[in-house]
Amino acid sequence: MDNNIINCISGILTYNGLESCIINNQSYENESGTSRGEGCVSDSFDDDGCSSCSSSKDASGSFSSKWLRMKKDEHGLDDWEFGGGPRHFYAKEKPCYSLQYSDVETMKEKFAKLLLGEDITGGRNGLSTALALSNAITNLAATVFGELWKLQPLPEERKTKWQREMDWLLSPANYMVELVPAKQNCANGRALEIMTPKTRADIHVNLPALQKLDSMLIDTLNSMVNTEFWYSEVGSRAEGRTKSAKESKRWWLPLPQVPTNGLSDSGRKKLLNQSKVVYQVFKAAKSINETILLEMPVPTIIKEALPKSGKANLGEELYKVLTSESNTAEEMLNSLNLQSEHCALETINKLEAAVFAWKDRMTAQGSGKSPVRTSWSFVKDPMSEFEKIESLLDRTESLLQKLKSRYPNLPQTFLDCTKIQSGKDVGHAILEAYSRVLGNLAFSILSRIADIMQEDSLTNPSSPAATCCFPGINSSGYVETPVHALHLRHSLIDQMSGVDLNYRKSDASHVSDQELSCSEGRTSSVIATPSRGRVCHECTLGEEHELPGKTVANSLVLATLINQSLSSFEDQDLWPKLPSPLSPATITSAVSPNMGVPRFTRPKTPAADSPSPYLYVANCGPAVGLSYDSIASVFNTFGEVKGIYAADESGTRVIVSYFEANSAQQALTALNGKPCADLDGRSLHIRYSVIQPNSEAESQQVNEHIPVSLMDSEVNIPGLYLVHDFLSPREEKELLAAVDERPWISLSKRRVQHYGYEFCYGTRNVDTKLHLGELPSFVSSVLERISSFPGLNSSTSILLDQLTVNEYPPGVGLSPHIDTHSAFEGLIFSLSLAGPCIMEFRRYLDGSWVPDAASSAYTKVENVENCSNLVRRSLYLPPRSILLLSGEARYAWQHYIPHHKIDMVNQNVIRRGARRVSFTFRKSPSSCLDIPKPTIPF
Ligand SMILES: O=C(O)CCC(=O)C(=O)O
Ligand SMILES: [Fe+2]
Repeated sequence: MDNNIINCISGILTYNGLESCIINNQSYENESGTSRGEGCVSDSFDDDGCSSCSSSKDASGSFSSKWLRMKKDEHGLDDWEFGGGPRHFYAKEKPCYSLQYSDVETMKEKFAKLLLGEDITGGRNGLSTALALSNAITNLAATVFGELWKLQPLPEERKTKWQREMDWLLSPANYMVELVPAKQNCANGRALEIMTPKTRADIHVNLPALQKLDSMLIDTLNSMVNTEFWYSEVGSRAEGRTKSAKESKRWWLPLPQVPTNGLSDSGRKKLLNQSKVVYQVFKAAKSINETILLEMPVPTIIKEALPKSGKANLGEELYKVLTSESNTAEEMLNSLNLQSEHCALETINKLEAAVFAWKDRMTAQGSGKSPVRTSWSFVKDPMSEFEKIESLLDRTESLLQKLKSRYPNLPQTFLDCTKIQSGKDVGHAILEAYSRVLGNLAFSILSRIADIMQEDSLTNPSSPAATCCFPGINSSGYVETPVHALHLRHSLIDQMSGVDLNYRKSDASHVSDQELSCSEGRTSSVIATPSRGRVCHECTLGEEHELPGKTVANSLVLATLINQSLSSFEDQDLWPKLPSPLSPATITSAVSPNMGVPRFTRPKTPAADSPSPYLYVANCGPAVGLSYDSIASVFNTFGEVKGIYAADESGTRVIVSYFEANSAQQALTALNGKPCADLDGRSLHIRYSVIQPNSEAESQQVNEHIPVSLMDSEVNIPGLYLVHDFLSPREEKELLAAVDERPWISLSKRRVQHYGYEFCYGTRNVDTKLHLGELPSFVSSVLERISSFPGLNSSTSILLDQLTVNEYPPGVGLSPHIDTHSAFEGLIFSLSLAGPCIMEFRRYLDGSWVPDAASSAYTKVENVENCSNLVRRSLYLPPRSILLLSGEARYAWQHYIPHHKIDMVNQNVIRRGARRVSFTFRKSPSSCLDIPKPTIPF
C-alpha cells in the first residue's frame, strides 16, 4: 500500500503538472468538466489503484496538490501558508499557444508513454522517470528542429509544438522543492521557525535561464527573413567549383546561395551579429550542461569498472604527452595528431576517466580514507605525490579544455552517457536534456551561418569574411557527418553495456524509441541523446554514409568561425550579468617583484583546509588564457576582492584574497571543481590558502637572477669552502646504501636520520642529555678524511659528534637559517650525495659576522625586496662534494636551498636528481672544546 502511494505520488506529480497546464488555459478550463475527468482516468494511474483526481484533492498530499488548489483559488495566494511555496516560476502563466482537445489527447498519450517508460507492454522494462524525460526532451527537439539545414523561421506549427510540449515536459520542475527553515507568525503572536518549501535551487537558477536561451534561439531563427542568402535544393556549391551536383556526396542538401558579388556589408554584419548572439547562447547552454553533468554521479558499476590509476586510463602515449612538462596545452594537443572527431572523443574519454580516477584518489586522501601511498618512499611522499597528481590534473584539464574548444560539438563522452543513462534525479535529467538540446540547436545555427559565410567567401574571395574571418575554409572542410557522431555514441553505449549487463537487458525497451527516431528520419546534430535507442544506423534509409544525416560544417571550420570571427567582438554580458570588474590597481602579478605583497601557499593537505579570506586557485591564470580582469570579475561576485596574485611562476595558479573569509567561502563553494562559464568554461580547483611563513616565502622568492657560482672562491664569503669530489662514486654508493638500511624519520617534505645527538626541529636544538651513541662506523673514513685536511687538526673530526642525514626529494629545499649557535659550535661540514643542489646564502651588510651566541637561529626578515643592504650569493653543490661553513659563513650568513626542481647554472638547466642526500656533521655543545678555525682552505 505504501509503495502504491509512493508510485502514485510520483505519477501524480507529473500528471498534476499537466493538469495545471490545462487549468492555466482559459479555453481549456471551459470544458474542464469532461476533459479533466478523462485526464484523471488515465489507465495507468487507475491500475495502481490511485487516481490522480483523488490525490489532487488530498489535503495532506504532495506540494503539487496544494499548489493546484492554490491556483484554483484566485484569492488564495495571500492566505496561503507557504508564501514561498512552489510556483510556476518558469511557465508562462498564460501560454502563448492555445490548447485544443486533440492536444490533450496528444498530451495524454505522451505522458502515458513517458510513465510507461517507453515499454508499451507495461512490463517491467520501463525506464526511470529521469531517463524517460530526458529522452522525451531529446526526441521533441529532434522532431521540431530536425537537422536544421536552413536558416529560416520555424514553421508556426512546429514552434507551437515545441513551446507546448516543452511546457509539459518541464512541468515536473514546478513541483520540485527543497525545505528551508523560515519564520512564521503564530496566532499567539510568537514567531516559529518551520521548514517551508522553496523551489529547488538548481531548477530556480537554471530553468529560467534556459528558457531565455531557448527564446533567443527561436528569435534568431525568426529574424532570418528577407535575407540576402537563399537555398537551392541541388548542389550548386559543387557546380563549377568542385564536383558536379550528381557527383557530390551532398547533392541532396539544400545549399546556401548568395548574390554574385557575395553578401553586402550590412548583410554580412547582420549575420555576424546573429552568430555572436547564438554563440553566447551556445556557450551558456554548454556551461549549464557541464555544470549539471558535474552534479550527476557516475554510476557505481562504472566507477568500479574504471581503472583506479590515472595512468592506466590514459594509456602510455597520452600519459607521456601529459608528463612532458615543457609542453603547453596547444602543443600537447598538436602532438596527439588526432585525425578525426572520433579520435578526439576517444582521447577525451581517456582524459576524463583519468581525471575521475585522480580526483577520487585525492578525495580519498583528503578524507583520510586512503593515503596516496601506503608505504613511504622518498620520491613519493604524500605531499609530492599529491602535487604531482594536482599538476597532472591541471595539465589534463587544460588539454581537455583545448580539445573541447577545438571540437565544440562532440557527442557525449562515455562518462556523461553513463551518468544520463543511470541518473535518477528528475531535475538533473530535465536541466541536462534541455541545456543539451539548446546547445546543439545553437551549434546547428552556427554551422548554418558558417555555411553561408563559406559560400560568401567562395563567391567573393575578397569579401572581408573570406579574408579575415574564415581563412582556410573551403568546401573540403566538410568532412564530418552526424552519422559518424551517432556511431561514436553507439560504440560508447556498447562499451557501457560491456560493463553493465543491466543496460543490455534494457535493449528491448528502447526499440520503440529507436523506431520513432528512425521513422521520423532524425539524425540531426540536435539528437545528442545518450540513449542507444537513438542510434539510427540500423535504419532502413540506406547505407550509413548516405543517411540523410548529410553534413555539418566541420568542427574545425566552426572553431575558426567562433575563434577568429567572433573574437573580434567583445563578449556580450548576456549571461550571467556580472558586476563591474575590479580596478587594475587591485590586481597584482606576483611574477613581477611583489613589494610587500603577502605570500600565500596551498595548505599541505586538503584536510588542513580551514576557512580564510585567501583562496588558492589552480587551473586559473594568464598561462591558461584567463586574464586577471576576467578572474577578478568572477570572484568579485562573491564579495569584495582585495587582490589577485600569481601563486607561482606557472601562470596557472592564482591567489584570490578577499577582505572577508565569508566571501572566500562562498566563492569556493560556488566555483570549486565546476566549469566556470565566465572563465572560458575552465574548472577551477580551489582551496583555502595560508600566508606563507616569511622564511619559506623568501627562500622561494630570492632565487631569481642570482648568478650561480661553481667555485667557493667565486662566492666570496669568508669561511666558506667547497671541495669537489671529496668522495669517490663507490664511497658515495656505500654511504647511501648504509643510510638506506637504517630507519628514516619523515618530516613533512623530507626524511632525516640523526646520529650522535638527536636534533629536535621544534626547539631547533639538540638534547645533549640524549646521547644516541657514537657516530656510525660507515662515516669513519669521511671523518678521517676531514681531519687530514691542511689547516685542520685531527681533533676536529673527533669533536664532530653529531650527524644529520637529510634526504630531499626533487623540488624540496630548505628554508633560510643560521644553524643554532648554542647547538652547534665551530664548523659545519655538509656532504652532498646522489643529486646536486643550489645552496644560497644571504646576509645584511650592516650586520657584523662576529658570532653572537645570543642571536636567534632564524633571523626574521620583513620585506626582503625593500631591504637594499641584503647581499645574496649562490653556489652549486655537486654530488660527492663537501661544504665547510666556518667563521663569517657559519655565523653571519643564512644558508638555504631554494625549492626548485630545475636550477639554472650558467645558462645550463640542471635538473635536481631523484633525491639529494646530505650528511651534515656538527659538534654538539656537550663538548666544551672549540674547534680551531681553518687557516687555509683544504
Ligand atoms: O642539506 C644540506 O646540505 C644542509 C643542511 C643544513 O643546512 C642543516 O641541516 O642545517
Ligand atoms: Fe644548516
